[in-house]
Amino acid sequence: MNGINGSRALPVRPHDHERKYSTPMAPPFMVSAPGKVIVFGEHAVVHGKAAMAAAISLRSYLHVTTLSKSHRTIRLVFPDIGLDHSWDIDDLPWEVFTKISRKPRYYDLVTSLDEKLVQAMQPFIEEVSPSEPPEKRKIHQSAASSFLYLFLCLQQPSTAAAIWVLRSTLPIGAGLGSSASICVCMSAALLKQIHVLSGPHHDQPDEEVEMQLERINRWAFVGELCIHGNPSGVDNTVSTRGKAVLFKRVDYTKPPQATPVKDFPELPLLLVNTKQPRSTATEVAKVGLLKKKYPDVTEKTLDSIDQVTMSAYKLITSPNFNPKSDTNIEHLGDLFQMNHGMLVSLGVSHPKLEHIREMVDYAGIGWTKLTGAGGGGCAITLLKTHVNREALENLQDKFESAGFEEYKTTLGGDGVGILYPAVLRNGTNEKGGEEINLQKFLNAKTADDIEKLAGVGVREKRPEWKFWRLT
Ligand SMILES: Nc1ncnc2c1ncn2[C@@H]1O[C@H](COP(=O)(O)OP(=O)(O)OP(=O)(O)O)[C@@H](O)[C@H]1O
Ligand SMILES: C[C@@](O)(CCO)CC(=O)[O-]
Repeated sequence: MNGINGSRALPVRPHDHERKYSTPMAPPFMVSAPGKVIVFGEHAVVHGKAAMAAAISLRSYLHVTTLSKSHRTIRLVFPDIGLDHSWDIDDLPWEVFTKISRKPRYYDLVTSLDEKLVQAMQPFIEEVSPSEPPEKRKIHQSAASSFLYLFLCLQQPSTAAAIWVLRSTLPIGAGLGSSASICVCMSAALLKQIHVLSGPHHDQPDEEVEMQLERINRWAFVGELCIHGNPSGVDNTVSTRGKAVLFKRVDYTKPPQATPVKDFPELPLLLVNTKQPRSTATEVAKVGLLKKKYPDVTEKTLDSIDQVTMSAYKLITSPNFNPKSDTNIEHLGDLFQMNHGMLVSLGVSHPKLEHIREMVDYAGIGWTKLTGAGGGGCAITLLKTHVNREALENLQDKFESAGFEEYKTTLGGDGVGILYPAVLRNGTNEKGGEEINLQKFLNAKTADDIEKLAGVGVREKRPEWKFWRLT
């Protein structure tokens, strides 16, 4: 069975779904969080400069089934990457917190990984997918370590056994924040399981909403630390909060500044994936190295990116900004072009990204920049106003012939959401509704099937999905 991202969906072991869960501790539930596009400021944001990012409608979905007391395993089933791994809860290194490290509280601000815990976890990560080729193993182990780190910090040894199934409609490692969206899902689900999240409900005061989002975001950042090494936190922040944000983190020991960009405009954007795999950690490290070698020049480039981002922010949030105005779009397009040029000079573009940019330039219909970490992954093109339909279709055909993939997505949607219990009424008033059980979730083959079965409801009416929304 082919799943999205070209992977095979794994069957559930027979005993997992045939066994009757006699005394379930909690009903199955789901959590979802979006990917993002960085509109301006990637890489510079790692070095304390501003970035502007918006949530997209492609999302990750996590389904959690709590098992009865007779079970003692935590099983991760991540079909998009072909991972299926179980740990015995009683074997896990819980004692590290009592012996050598102080266990962080769920409300703590954790800004670096605890080396003692990382070391204690290592044998449990080493046992994940030992016979897979190194590249795939790394993908499995980084996903597993972000889960295990959060699990050990947030849960207790007496925690109930559970099956965690994660599916995403996002391409993995393509600059659209797949890792952040899975970390937000894991963080929210673990915090929900230990009953420290209130809501979401519609009349929740803003301060309370803020506190829940902050809690989820802090732990999602810790998950990102496990996958990335040196994340700025912009991806998990926009994935948690949704909409669009202007983000800056100058002092890593303090929470970042995240200013919501109110009424983010509906920009005419194309989002195209080169399908060139790369790792965010590697691209971030490249810029770090460049800064070490040439501190003055690199710092100037990062400062220039900051100026471009702030200039775009000023433009977009000015009361007269109109996404249908030729002048406004041209201004924003010029800023796209400048930002991309600066990223090229930092060494994080790729011939395939340049190929996309050249194709758009030849067609003369917009401005292109890479988005996310670069080195492959995705590009975004801001289209000129009144683009000729034929010219656009021609370009889209060319993308396809070159082996690139275009995504249809909308910007500025909801952040983290929860479906508790995992039951949908699908627009009817019928009692009971349809339970999204683990098997149904695993059987959804494509991104479209996942959206149809359990999506947060871009197309269907799904009021059962709840979001922490600020008024
Ligand atoms: N659907 C998924 N299932 C399991 N693991 C995933 C999934 N999506 C992402 N991951 C984990 O996140 C890693 C990819 O993170 P990476 O930061 O390189 O890419 P990205 O988040 O898509 O891009 P960017 O950070 O530039 O936006 C994978 O190696 C894997 O460990
Ligand atoms: C490249 C980067 O700026 C964005 C990745 O989406 C890294 C980060 O901010 O953590």
